[in-house]
Amino acid sequence: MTEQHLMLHTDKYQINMMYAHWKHHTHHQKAVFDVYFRKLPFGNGFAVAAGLERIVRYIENLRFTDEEIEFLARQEEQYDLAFLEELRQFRFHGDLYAAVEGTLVFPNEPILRVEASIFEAQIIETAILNFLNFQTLIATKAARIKQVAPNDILLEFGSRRAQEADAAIWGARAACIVGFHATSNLRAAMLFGLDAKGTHAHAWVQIHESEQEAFDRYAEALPDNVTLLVDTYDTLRDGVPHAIETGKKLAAKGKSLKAIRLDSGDLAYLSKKARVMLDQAGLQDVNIVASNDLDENIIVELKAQGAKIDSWGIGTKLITASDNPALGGVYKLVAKEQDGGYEPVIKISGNPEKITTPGKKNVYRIINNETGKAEADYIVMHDEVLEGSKEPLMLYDPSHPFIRRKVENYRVQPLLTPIFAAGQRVYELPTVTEIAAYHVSQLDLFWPETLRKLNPEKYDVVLSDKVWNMRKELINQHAK
Ligand SMILES: Nc1ncnc2c1ncn2[C@@H]1O[C@H](COP(=O)(O)OP(=O)(O)OP(=O)(O)O)[C@@H](O)[C@H]1O
Ligand SMILES: O=P(O)(O)OC[C@H]1O[C@H](OP(=O)(O)OP(=O)(O)O)[C@H](O)[C@@H]1O
Ligand SMILES: O=C(O)c1cccnc1
Repeated sequence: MTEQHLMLHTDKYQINMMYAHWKHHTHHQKAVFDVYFRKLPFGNGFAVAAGLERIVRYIENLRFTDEEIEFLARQEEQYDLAFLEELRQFRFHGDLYAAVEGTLVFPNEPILRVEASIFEAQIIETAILNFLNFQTLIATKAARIKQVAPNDILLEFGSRRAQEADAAIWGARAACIVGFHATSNLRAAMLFGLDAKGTHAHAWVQIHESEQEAFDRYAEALPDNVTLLVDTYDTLRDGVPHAIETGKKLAAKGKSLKAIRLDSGDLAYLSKKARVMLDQAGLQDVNIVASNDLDENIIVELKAQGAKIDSWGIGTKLITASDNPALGGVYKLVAKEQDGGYEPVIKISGNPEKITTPGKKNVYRIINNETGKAEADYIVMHDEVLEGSKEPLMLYDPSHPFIRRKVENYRVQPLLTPIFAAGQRVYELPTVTEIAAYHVSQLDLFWPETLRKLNPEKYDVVLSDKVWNMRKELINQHAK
């Protein structure tokens, strides 16, 4: 159901603008839009690009159905029938470039660029922002969690608390592209090739006469995958001893208890006590899983307290990004077709942060060959080609030209990859495992100072002189 009618997954004003363009015969005019965000979420030093797979699938299937056309025909705008016929022929014929999933991205740089007829470029704005904002947000939150528990098993448990079903599955995928090991959501696992994992709920214990009976019966049914939830009654007095008893019974059959799960109370205290009890019973290999409103801050805190936790089940705070529940990615017109070429356009604002950066642009990640680390992201006009350049590069913010850095021995990586060319997909979608490996290689490009979760160093996104001058010129023109 949710995959149905995505063609209408757009704000009505897009169709109204398309209609007005069509009426004035300007709908074939080409346009360039940039997607970027202005502020990093969670006080993090970077964001992780995500959402591209969904965008690709969406664009490939953009067609109006008869039902959708009939629905539009009933709108109060009374669209002309010939316009609705034009919509019937709708296909995306444009170019789309994007930072691929798993890439580290920063404020005020294009992370996706659409070049298409205004008719085509306008209608896809809403869906592109919807997919990209949510998935980038969750991947970034998950990356923060991964950072504080890099060697532990991370399980995504958010489905029941997610903002509806799409958020549950795409959020689970976003977590896995930055290194979560598994999700509890079987649908996400099937759709995206993720590992699915699960323990059992309190209901399993409550429905039995005793906790011991519940544990034993669970172990009989699933002897190769037993994780027992030990907090239904009293964790240390009942739960852990009962789990140990079941563990010994399993051992007698040549099987082993895999883990216990703590889901309430003081997780540091309980895990330390439980660890001693398990070890003393000879169950040193039994892991301890924790859950209960966890996030990166509580995990850091628990680790500082010496918690003996091997694996973390993380739901609500990850899937809802509860401490920063939206990423403000925007889709802004930066150039329009004029006399056979592109004319840069600007949006002026009283808030300098909201003034757009005009022109069809590219972004290069500048990597210092001596350190192997990224120095800055460098935004250029699309005809400024840096590949193979040996020219020293001056990186500076033209509004503070006295703070400048010269890079001489560098290589460049284009941030934006071609995804669609003239409506044809030219990009092979990687698997989640491949994205996760790529994400690790991306992290390696940055200094720990940029990556740390608290008060990270700001990574520079710098405009070339040409882009800067173009922006200044257009601001001046509009100031007159
Ligand atoms: N040692 C600890 N240090 C810091 N935070 C902790 C520690 N142990 C647990 N927490 C976190 O504190 C919160 C626990 O809150 P609360 O006490 O309301 O839950 P609970 O233990 O589940 O309570 P209840 O038993 O009533 O359900 C959770 O977010 C949990 O992850
Ligand atoms: O705390 P979160 O990070 O959101 O992780 C998911 C939570 O969902 C479950 O609780 P719930 O009370 O829904 O069901 P249960 O009876 O299985 O504990 C689980 O026990 C976790 O506590
Ligand atoms: O498998 C689990 O333990 C689980 C799954 C979803 C939510 N909470 C726990």
